[in-house]
Amino acid sequence: MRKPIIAGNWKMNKTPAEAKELIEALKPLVADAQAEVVVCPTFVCLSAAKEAIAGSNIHLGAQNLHFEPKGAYTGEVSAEMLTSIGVEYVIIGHSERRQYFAETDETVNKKVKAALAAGLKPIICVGESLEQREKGITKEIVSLQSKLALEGLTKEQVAGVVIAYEPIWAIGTGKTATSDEANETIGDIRAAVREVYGEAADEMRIQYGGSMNPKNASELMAKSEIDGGLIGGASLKAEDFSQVVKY
Ligand SMILES: O=C[C@H](O)COP(=O)(O)O
Repeated sequence: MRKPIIAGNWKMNKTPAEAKELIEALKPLVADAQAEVVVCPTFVCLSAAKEAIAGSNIHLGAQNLHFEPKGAYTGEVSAEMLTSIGVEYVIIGHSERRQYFAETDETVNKKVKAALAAGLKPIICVGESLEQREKGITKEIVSLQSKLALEGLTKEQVAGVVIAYEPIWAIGTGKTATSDEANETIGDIRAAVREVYGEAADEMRIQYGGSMNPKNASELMAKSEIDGGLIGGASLKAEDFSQVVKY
């Protein structure tokens, strides 16, 4: 039985003071949640967020990392820097990073390995563009992205990672994949991972992301393959995010 995981990707929003305020508001609202709850603020908010989640059931994630342990990489943050301040999860290969910051399947794989080596749990994002969906190649795209992201990992490592399936055309647009479409594609991802890693694919959790909100969360979460959500816009308000968490 896979434990559902609902993560809030705050993207480039909130100051440390606002992060603290949001978490303080969220804590009582999600205290009895059945799902694992994760918040992923910007790097500058991580320490304030760590302090604010103390004693609660909220876990902390970052939105990115560099794959090298240290060195001349201006503006970057290593896995060890994240673990040193108590970060547990890290989002890797979000489509915005692939689109605006030239991340590739190769760098995603390097980041996944660096995260695991440091003891971080990766949340790996995959998803097709509208053009790819219209061409009917969604299954091929997400299967390849997933296999390349996980290349070189052990079965045990694969069992512990989280994949977030985010159709790019559904991110921040208010458009969402139907629950059947999301379930089918997540099933395709799991089948592709099973080809290489066997039963580890059935332990690995796969989230849906893309305009998931209090209105559609319960329908999406009722689907057999969907193990959680990666939430953008709706994670910025405590009330909305808590409703998704408690779908
Ligand atoms: O990481 C989260 C996703 O990009 C979804 O964002 P959204 O909920 O604003 O569509």
